[in-house]
This record gives sequence, structure tokens and C-alpha cells, in this order.
Amino acid sequence: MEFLPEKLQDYAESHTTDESDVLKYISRETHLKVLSPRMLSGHLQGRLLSMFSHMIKPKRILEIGTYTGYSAVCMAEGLDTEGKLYTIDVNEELEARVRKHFEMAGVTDKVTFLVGDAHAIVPSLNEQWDLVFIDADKLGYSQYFDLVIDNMNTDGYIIADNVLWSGKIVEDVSDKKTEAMRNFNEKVMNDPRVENILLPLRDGLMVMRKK
Ligand SMILES: C[S@@+](CC[C@H](N)C(=O)[O-])C[C@H]1O[C@@H](n2cnc3c(N)ncnc32)[C@H](O)[C@@H]1O
Repeated sequence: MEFLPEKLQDYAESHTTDESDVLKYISRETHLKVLSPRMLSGHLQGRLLSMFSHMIKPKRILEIGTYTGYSAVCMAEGLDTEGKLYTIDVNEELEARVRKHFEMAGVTDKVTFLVGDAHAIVPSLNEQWDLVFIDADKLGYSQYFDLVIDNMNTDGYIIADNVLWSGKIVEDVSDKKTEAMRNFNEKVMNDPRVENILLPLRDGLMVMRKK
């Protein structure tokens, strides 16, 4: 499914700051050589993540779902000078490619890339988060929220991707992932510890601020 009519997408992209050469390289290589390139955040969402990160100036970022490193590089752009970004992916086949991308982007010293199941790794990280990006297994979103919420700084932000789930969220569809995403959106909506906005950019971003 196209998220936006092509002409509007082109117009929005042509009126948005361009991607860096490294991000263009990551995107191109991912589309040529990696399965499911649609998972990559892409130009508009990448610039939004970078913009949020610049606004927050986070000292600690957690990303759940690295894929080929595109969104991690975008968020690293806004890190505080002493800041660190942790990113986790379970797919070890991507590891060499991701490390190369971080090297090319010049972020290796700020980024800790962990390969393994985020459900097991997140509880082992002894950090307080300013920005968390949840973009991995859809059945795990609610658990990821539970795992990070008590370690969010006040005015820290959690962003969850794909919350419109290609539009299925409002259709008469009841498969496991769609139901999981509905449950996640309801859970966030009813949690008094956060205020939230569902931003209908691309496949939908749930943006939450820890009160
Ligand atoms: C949508 S992609 C991430 C896209 C990336 N954030 C970006 O915007 O370019 C989702 C990734 O989550 C990873 N993933 C799925 N289940 C996971 C788990 N349990 N722990 C860690 N990573 C997982 C997949 O291997 C995949 O690379």
C-alpha cells in the first residue's frame, strides 16, 4: 500500500531537507540487496526522527528494531554531545552491513549495536531514556512499552512506528498483528503516565511524552 498519493509524496519530499549521502547510500543498498526494504523509515520519516531528536537533544536513545541502520543514523544526528544511542536487532544476518553503515555515517563511537532478542536485552540495559523508538515485532509493542516506561525520563519521548498498520487498524480485519496493534494503541491512550498523539505520517507514528 502507498501511504500517500505519489504526487503528494514527491511534493512533500521535494520540500523537505534532503537526506545525507550516507542515508541515500543506506536506502539504495537496502532496496537493492536486503529483503523487505519497505521496512526502512525513508526520507520523510527519517527527517522527522532527526528533527525530533534535535528538539529533544537526548543523552540516551533506545531503538528497538535496527534493520539496516537508517533510522538510527537519523536519530543520532540530534544526540547531545555526550549522548549515546543503543539499537537492537535480532537478525544477525544484517550485522556486518549495519556496522558498515554506522562506520560510514561516523557514528560508531556514539552507537551501541546489540544483536539479539530485544525482549531479553532491554531489561538488561541500565539506562534512563530520553527517546525510545519502537520499530520491531508488532506482537511485542505492548511489552516493549512496559519494559521502557519506568526508565523514561520525565519529558522523555517514546515513538512507535506502524500504528496504522497499512490501514488495517480501522478495517474489518482481526488477524493477530492487527489486534496487537489495536491493543497497543488503546493501552497507550488509556495510560495516564503519557500524553500522546497518533501522527498519520507514513504508516502511523504514535508519539508519547512521559509526564
Ligand atoms: C521495521 S524494521 C526496523 C526499521 C528501522 N527502524 C528503520 O526505520 O530503518 C524491524 C526490525 O525489527 C527486527 N526485529 C523483529 N523482532 C525483533 C526482536 N524480538 N528483537 C529485536 N529486533 C527484532 C527485525 O529483524 C527488523 O530488522
